[in-house]
Amino acid sequence: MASQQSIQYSVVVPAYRENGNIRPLVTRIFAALRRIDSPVPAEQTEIIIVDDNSRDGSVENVQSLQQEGYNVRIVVRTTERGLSSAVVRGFQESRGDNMLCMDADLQHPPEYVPTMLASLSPTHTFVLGTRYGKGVEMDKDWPMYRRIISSGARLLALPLTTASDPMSGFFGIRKESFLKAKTLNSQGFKIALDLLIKSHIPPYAIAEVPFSFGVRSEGESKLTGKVMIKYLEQLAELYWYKFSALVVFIIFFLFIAFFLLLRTWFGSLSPDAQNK
Ligand SMILES: Nc1nc2c(ncn2[C@@H]2O[C@H](COP(=O)(O)OP(=O)(O)O[C@H]3O[C@H](CO)[C@@H](O)[C@H](O)[C@@H]3O)[C@@H](O)[C@H]2O)c(=O)[nH]1
Ligand SMILES: [Mg+2]
Repeated sequence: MASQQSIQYSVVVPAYRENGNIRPLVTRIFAALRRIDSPVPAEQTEIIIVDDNSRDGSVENVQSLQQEGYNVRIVVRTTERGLSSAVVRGFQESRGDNMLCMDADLQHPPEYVPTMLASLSPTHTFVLGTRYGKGVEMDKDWPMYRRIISSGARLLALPLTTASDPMSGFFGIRKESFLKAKTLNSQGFKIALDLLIKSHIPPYAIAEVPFSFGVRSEGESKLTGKVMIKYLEQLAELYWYKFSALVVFIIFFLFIAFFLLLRTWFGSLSPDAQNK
């Protein structure tokens, strides 16, 4: 196993009841990193799975992968739940300066991990896997209702960021940028959107990597109506975070304009003004 000192890259995987996916995920990520043309060395990479007490054999599965030499560990949370907060916890545990987040269910293809990690640099502090790039497509088996929800969610986020697919859930960030974000909203599923805004990532610092979105083969999606409502709450908070200064400025401007208008009007009605 690599010396922990040399770890430059961390792959964080939020997981809830994903035991069936953990082995293919870990072995496929490391197979991609061990390819001769991988831009990122496997020895400098760790995988951190953040599991919310699934008790489905995930811990034992990770232990046997460790015995086989894979640099993977599992953090089991017992008092917290949720995708976004699991990602934040994984980033806090990361040893690498270059951190990537991906789903456990293989909808984010592990073969893209080396390219995604290598896209991070001091100038490109955020990398986003996008399903709307050239030459890529959603798996045709992804249900229509999910496509509609995803497009609606993307549309609502348009005023907040120039990124083409802040909903993809496949993204990376440099540690120094992650540490800039204060008061992250760790509710719901869309932590990438929060980080893009609260880490103040400028458009030119976002690298985009088109990828083809797969379908889940093992286990079930955890997207519920409650998660969608949390997304709307998150959007409201982000709109306020991003645009409140502008709103205050406009109110102030209108107030001054109104005051000047009143002064001119009353000035023209005063006896002094009328005697002239
Ligand atoms: N630790 C933890 N992990 C969770 C939780 N809920 C979900 N996860 C993990 O988060 C990942 C994504 O969850 P899915 O249940 O597969 O979500 P999805 O509906 O497929 O949504 C995904 O695809 C969207 C793109 O359309 C993404 O936008 C979204 O972020 C997510 O990745 C999976 O690895 C899942 O195990 C939780 O409460 N706790
Ligand atoms: Mg999924």
